[in-house]
Amino acid sequence: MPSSPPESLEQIDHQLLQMIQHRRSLVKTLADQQSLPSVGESNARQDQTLQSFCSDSKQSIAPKEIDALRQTLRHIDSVCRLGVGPGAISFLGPQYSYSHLAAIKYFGDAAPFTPVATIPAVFDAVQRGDAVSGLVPIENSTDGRVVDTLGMFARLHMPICGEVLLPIHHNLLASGTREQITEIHSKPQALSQCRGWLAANFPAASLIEVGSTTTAAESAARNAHIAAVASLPAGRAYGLDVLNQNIEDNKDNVTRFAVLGRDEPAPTGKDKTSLLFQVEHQPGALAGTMKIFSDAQLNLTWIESFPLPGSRNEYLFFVELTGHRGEDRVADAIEQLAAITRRLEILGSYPVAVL
Ligand SMILES: O=C(O)C(=O)C[C@]1(C(=O)O)C=C[C@@H](O)C=C1
Repeated sequence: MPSSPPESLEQIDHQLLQMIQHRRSLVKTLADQQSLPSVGESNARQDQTLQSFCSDSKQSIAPKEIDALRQTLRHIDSVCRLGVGPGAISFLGPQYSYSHLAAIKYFGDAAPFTPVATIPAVFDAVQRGDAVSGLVPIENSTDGRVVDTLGMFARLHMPICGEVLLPIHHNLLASGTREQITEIHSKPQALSQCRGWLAANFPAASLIEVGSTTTAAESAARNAHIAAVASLPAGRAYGLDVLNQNIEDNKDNVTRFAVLGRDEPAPTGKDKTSLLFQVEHQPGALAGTMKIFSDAQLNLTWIESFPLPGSRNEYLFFVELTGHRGEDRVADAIEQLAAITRRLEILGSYPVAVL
């Protein structure tokens, strides 16, 4: 801390810049020594620092301000990592898709983002090593699971090293007037999250499914008859008018994203573990797996069945539970699960996201 109080905003900015340069040098040194924490670990430490800063603070800090401070720390970390890592981060683009906004929330604005056109392409980029991390939507509070994502986890082994929770507020964006609109474009999940509002307000418009909400915004910018359901930053980027804001049917509309990558963070005390398994095709097989979790007192936060690609009447189960696989009770349960399942993949353990 400075010894005497600064006299001007310029002086404070100067000090902030000096501190950032200082932090950059330390990040570089840690990277050279191969001891730089992963982004997931760094995020968990920043959250702990922020929490103790807020509880030590004499003034009360509003939740919105805490969010802004958290994003400032993420951004500074991404600036400090420029040139030292992480490598490319893949997500469903173009820019200003909700996936991009979730990636900024986790990795900070200055991270080296590389948008791709589909969710399978995000998996491919990480699998091939073109990207070190990827970010994919996995479930939504209104619309449920994201089928493309679960289908890819079913097809190839892909580790999860983090998660992001993003409140989703959809907007109707257009380059023409309300009266000109004959088609409304968006990703199927986004259309589904606004189904009631669209039916009540644009009953005659055709709903057209496209690859992402930003792809819809691009089309709306080219054609006055097309409106897009997309984010406000996407609307700004394509110079669209905001015809209506917050058109999602459920005002608590939240999408959970999985961070793909091999940098599994160490236990933080507030972690979850994602598993995928297939049980034997016999009575009581699924109940047997549930008994293991119940006996170990493990709390399940998500369970989803998904058809096994290429077979009929066979299902994979996605399960998330609280705890890290580095903890004995989780490790023991996984060991017992391995003994009674036909296929078991531990997708990863990582800190529980804050909204
Ligand atoms: O199209 C986008 O903008 C995305 O990032 C994808 C996606 C999704 O498929 O769930 C992400 C969040 C919202 O739920 C709507 C769309």
